[in-house]
Amino acid sequence: MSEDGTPVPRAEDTPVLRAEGLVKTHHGVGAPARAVRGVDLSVGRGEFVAITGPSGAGKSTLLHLLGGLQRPDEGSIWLDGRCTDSFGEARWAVERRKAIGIVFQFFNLVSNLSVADNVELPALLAGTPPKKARAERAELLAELGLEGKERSMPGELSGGEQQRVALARALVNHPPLLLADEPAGSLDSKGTREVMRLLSRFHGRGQTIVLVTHDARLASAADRVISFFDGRIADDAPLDGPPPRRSGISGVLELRD
Ligand SMILES: Nc1ncnc2c1ncn2[C@@H]1O[C@H](COP(=O)(O)OP(=O)(O)OP(=O)(O)O)[C@@H](O)[C@H]1O
Repeated sequence: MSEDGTPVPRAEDTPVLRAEGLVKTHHGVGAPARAVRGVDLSVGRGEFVAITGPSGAGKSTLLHLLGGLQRPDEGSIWLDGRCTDSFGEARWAVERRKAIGIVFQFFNLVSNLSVADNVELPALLAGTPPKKARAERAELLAELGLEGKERSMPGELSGGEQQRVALARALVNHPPLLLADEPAGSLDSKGTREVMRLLSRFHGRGQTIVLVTHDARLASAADRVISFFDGRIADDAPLDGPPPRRSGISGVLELRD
């Protein structure tokens, strides 16, 4: 309790991510696209939230706002209780290095750096001593089944392997929040299962994840599904069924080829 008798919020109760009144319109060729039209969202520590909806609904735009890759026209975002209204590009870049890991559909690996360097680079940029960065990289690559690929270049790997490298890169600094934008969108069904199994495994260990997907089957790996339609949240509900498992692998493994 604080001195005036009101309960002091515990750090673990502060949402990892909170957004209020987010609005974003894209001004490209043709009519403006009102991609996000007023979104309120709160993501608690350890939650696995899937944002699903039809193509063009505004899902990627919302994820880009949440990761500071685009700025909202209106509204605010809090990371771990910190308001980001005053954040400029450089500050968001620091957040994406330390507090937010992001994986995209097309991996976005640095093509002329080896697998090892791709994973170590964000750790070094965040100030991790080289020895520790190497150890973190080795541990993650082993965990992701990429031992022996350290010296390979991204172009020499399969899509599924490249996405695992991207996942290692996103997680090397232990960010409290992982944002994933259609991480299986360019993979075959085997690669899709692999990526979803890994997301479920990290979630089982407490990783907070926000996953954007148009694929309702993938969304079933999450413990909360937000239906996004026409720039707005149309539905926001925990998945039916037994409570989410906190370890091991979720039911998404039952996806068939
Ligand atoms: N940079 C941009 N410039 C102009 N319009 C854009 C831009 N990015 C997105 N849009 C438009 O904003 C709307 C929402 O796009 P967005 O990519 O966020 O949707 P989405 O739900 O992620 O779609 P998909 O599932 O197909 O990726 C669409 O009408 C799209 O054409």
